[in-house]
Amino acid sequence: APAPQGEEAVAPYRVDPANAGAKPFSGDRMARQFGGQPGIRRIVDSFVTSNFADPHIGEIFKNQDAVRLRRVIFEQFCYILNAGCTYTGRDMRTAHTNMGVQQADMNRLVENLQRAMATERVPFAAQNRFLAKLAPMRSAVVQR
Ligand code: HEM
Repeated sequence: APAPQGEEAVAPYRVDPANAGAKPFSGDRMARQFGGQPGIRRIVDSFVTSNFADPHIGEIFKNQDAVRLRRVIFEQFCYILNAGCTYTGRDMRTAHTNMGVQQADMNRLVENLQRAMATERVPFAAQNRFLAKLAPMRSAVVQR
């Protein structure tokens, strides 16, 4: 299949929502606390922008496909928050392989996400519930 508009082609992979790396929340409470799809969209845009601009981890993002990242991270967050999306991206291990991501990089990225969620006025408890869903992905992302 051709790459979506504005994106670079990637090597073929099997599409499976389980690639998102976490089971979705049930019910619509989390989705509402994140402001639905418009809120999630704003959080992801600001999160991705801050990661590329970050003085510590920006180097890892440089030369990566920001258009694709915005799309699939939106899908992943929307899917996990049960806000009405499916995830079509790669699994977390494949996406981060040979990238040399360290625990400090992960901490930095989480801080950028926290700032994006706070700006969108996501309640603190809901922020932490979402971060707890992402936490187990650490072993697939961080290289040791
Ligand atoms: C729980 C933490 C994380 C989540 C949920 C996450 C999520 C994702 C997703 C969904 C993708 C896109 C997969 C695809 O293109 O099919 C991706 C790619 C990427 N991630 Fe992460 N990520 C995490 C941690 C990190 C960290 C800590 C870094 C570096 C500091 C990082 C750097 C990147 C880069 C550079 C790409 C682009 C790879 C490429 O296009 O080949 N990620 N991530």
